[in-house]
Amino acid sequence: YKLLHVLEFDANRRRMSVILQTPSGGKVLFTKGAESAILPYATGGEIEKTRLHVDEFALKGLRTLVVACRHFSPEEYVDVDRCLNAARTALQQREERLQEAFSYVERDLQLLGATGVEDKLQDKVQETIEALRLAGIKVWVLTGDKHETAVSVSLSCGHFHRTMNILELVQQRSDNECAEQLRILARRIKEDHVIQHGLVVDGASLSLALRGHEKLFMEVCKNCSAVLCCRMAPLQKAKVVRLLKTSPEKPITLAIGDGANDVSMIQEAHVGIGIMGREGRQAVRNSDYAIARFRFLAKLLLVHGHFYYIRIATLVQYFFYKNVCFITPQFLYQFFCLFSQQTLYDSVYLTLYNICFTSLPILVYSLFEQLVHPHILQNKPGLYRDISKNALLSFQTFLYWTVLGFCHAFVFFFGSYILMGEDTTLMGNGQMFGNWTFGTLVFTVMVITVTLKLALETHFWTWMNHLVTWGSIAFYFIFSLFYGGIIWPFLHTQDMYFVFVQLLSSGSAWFAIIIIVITCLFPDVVKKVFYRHLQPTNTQKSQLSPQTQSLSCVESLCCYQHGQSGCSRLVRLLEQIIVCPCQTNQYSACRSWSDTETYTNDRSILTLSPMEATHC
Ligand SMILES: Nc1ncnc2c1ncn2[C@@H]1O[C@H](COP(=O)(O)OP(=O)(O)OP(=O)(O)O)[C@@H](O)[C@H]1O
Ligand SMILES: [Mg+2]
Repeated sequence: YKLLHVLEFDANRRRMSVILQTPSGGKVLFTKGAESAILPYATGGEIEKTRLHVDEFALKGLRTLVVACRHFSPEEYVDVDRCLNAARTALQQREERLQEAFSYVERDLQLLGATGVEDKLQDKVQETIEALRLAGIKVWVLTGDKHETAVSVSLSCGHFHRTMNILELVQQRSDNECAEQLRILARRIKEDHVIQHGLVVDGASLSLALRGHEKLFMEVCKNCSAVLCCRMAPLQKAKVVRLLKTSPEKPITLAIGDGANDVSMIQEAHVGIGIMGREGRQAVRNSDYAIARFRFLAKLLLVHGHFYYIRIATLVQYFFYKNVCFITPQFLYQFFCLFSQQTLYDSVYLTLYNICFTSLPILVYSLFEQLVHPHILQNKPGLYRDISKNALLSFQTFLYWTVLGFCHAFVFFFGSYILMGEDTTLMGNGQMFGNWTFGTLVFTVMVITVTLKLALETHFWTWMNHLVTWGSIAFYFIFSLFYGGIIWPFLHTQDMYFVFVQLLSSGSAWFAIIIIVITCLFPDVVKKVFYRHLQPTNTQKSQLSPQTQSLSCVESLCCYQHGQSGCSRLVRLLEQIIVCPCQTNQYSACRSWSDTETYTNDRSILTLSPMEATHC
């Protein structure tokens, strides 16, 4: 057989064809595709019988394809060949002309039969969907599959339950019919509000529903705990995502898929995830995150999502807090000095505050913090609800951090002023405390307070956190002693000369530092203890659970399997690189050897001969 033409598959046409030349010289077209894309064009063959078989296959959850052919006479083939070549070489509107040519060729088909192929679900799909549901995430399944296949797969993957009342909006032909059906469904939901409902919509009915009855459709969907959209074209999938995105509740949408037909919805959703699979790499290439198996979605959201949300939320708000603490005393100072140009802090301190003195603790926090052990997070998906709906970046929490910043700044400024006020500014030797000393005192309590505030927020302490928290405070003291203790030849003016040493040599300054820091942080500690005991969140309750096996900081950053550390991962990676001749095909060759010993790697247990094992 000689291949003459390929009429490529596309998800809108839902079929593909080839034109072949038989050994006897005849020209034949073979077409395979969805039954809805072939049966309407079939003029011969066992059409009704095949339709029944296809439905039967679909009810069993098999993916069905219908196969048909068409024999061309020599004149017909010349016409078809010319038509296809003209469309392929068209300089304008090639896509449309190709579609026209394909429809012209793929007609008057002789039905040959149908196939049913089991498309096995991946591991732990059911558990993952259940976990997402417990986490408060609403799951919609959008598929190109046939209605019956999609329902059967939904039942087997736990998207639909046997106890669910399945509502259908399928095979609607007109606008009115569709609106009427939607109204009936809405009424049924109202009457039966105790049971859970699942909704099945097909692509054609969805188009009708979205044309004029969007609100009614969304109303029905909102009251269903699971929605399944079948026979969807790629653009329709994206449309559904956009519909949800722009609904009044403005939910955050996540689309996950593995095929080229999922690309448009992956791009439309707020978060797009591609699964690396047999269906090519288009989905992965167009996604924000790529994972190898569907089940990793649970870990991605419930564990890494939880970790990074808390880290980022605190990072952002802590930055506001510490800069409010920093700027407010300066304003107060200028206000009380009747808007003089004099600054409260030295320019070097101004520069180094955000760069050196208070930067590392929050950096380490935003890399390593975890409120709950990852295994608990994965086993209790409900904990995700504590951070859902952007709970930690709400206006109230933002207000809390900002007001806290102002309060602390007032305590720094007025506390220093009261404790080091006019009378006490005289030292034992008759020296006066000047403006720079006052500024340095405010700056010192500020650095200590904002660092300790973050320490109070930190739940997961690694040696890195200890190093940067206590190290930052120590670094500030050491730097200030050197900066003010030496006359630096390259500096034109040195306002801070001996200021810090003088400050620290005064007992009352030490007293002021301790009192002000405690005054700032004590109410915060009391509030935390109070809330923790009276109104603990689910996350706080699970922090008390017995599983408190500590993790190293490298593990907290990326991996956390029991008994596995960053080093063991690196060693495994190196092993994989060095032992590259031992690839899978060699392993499988080894499997048949009789005298064997076991070799365990990440994915499988393989048996190898002693010689092969030594070689590996
Ligand atoms: N390579 C192909 N050749 C012919 N027909 C196909 C081919 N791939 C899919 N089809 C038919 O087109 C239909 C729609 O395919 P599409 O890729 O949009 O979705 P799907 O793969 O069935 O489901 P999902 O959206 O879940 O990936 C399929 O149900 C199948 O009947
Ligand atoms: Mg597919």
